[in-house]
Amino acid sequence: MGRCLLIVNPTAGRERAKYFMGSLKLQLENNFDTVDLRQTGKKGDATAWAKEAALEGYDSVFCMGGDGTLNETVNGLALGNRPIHFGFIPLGTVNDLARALQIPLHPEQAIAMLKRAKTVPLDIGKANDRYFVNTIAAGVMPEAVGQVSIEQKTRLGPLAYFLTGLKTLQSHKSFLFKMNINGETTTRRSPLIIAMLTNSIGSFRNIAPEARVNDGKLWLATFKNITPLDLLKLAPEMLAGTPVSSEYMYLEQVEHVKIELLNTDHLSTNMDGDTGPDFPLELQILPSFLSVYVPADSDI
Ligand SMILES: Nc1ncnc2c1ncn2[C@@H]1O[C@H](COP(=O)(O)OP(=O)(O)OP(=O)(O)O)[C@@H](O)[C@H]1O
Repeated sequence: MGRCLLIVNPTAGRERAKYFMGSLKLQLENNFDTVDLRQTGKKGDATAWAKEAALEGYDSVFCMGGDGTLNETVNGLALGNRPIHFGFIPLGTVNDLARALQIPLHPEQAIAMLKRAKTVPLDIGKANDRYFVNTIAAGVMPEAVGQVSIEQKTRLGPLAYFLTGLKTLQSHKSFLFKMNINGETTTRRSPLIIAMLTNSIGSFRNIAPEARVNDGKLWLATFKNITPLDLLKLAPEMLAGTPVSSEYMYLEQVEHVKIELLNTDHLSTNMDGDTGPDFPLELQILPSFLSVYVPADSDI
């Protein structure tokens, strides 16, 4: 019971929130004494409101929206830094965190799940002074993925990211990264680095299949240069769900990593689907920082 704040982004997921907002509020009213519904009007609202709710002693904060809304809400909860429960109803294109948490991807089913839900601890990541729930990536793929059109997203869903991403890996472009991983320094040339908290990235589970949402680790994948021939082998394997072999990437479990860019002035990052902080990056894991609602029968 107690107080619950429900943050809804009315523009997310092609403005689908309006169809589900009413039934979500009704469901939450069964679970809490009061439910305050607020609809975001701009970037930053979800962060400010989630932080306020944490500081004001709300029991739970829920959000409904895509990855941007989810990331903003979690940033607010992290800034509030008080014990609070968190829940979300996915409306985005890929919804990696929902996949990793076994939350139904259809909003109606995700709402129904709240009749019988439990809370489990959830790790979050910190990248410089911001927080993320799923991934932060830098290199050829984030740049190309940023250019996937809304039309492609709608038509192909996660496959649009996958195809765009794979194509970029054979572009021969690479970057020189100096990394300090758990206290040890190494320099690597790579087209793409991805730090992950869960095993789902762009809906695929081939990169860090063993990652768990509360294993207390960041999984750092540093890709090696990939030839067109490698790609012919890799693409069907990825579609079939085969884990990416160490032939193509280094995969390390880290708690803390500093990454500097040595051979170019600027490379943007992508964090949970939006533009992330600039280099140098300092990444760290905040183990079990949040308590998140998942289906009662999930094995998390
Ligand atoms: N009323 C609003 N009008 C315009 N933009 C908004 C509004 N409220 C929030 N936003 C911004 O909309 C952006 C996109 O939202 P979100 O990522 O949740 O949806 P999406 O783009 O449909 O989902 P996905 O990226 O997962 O496919 C967020 O960065 C958020 O700050």
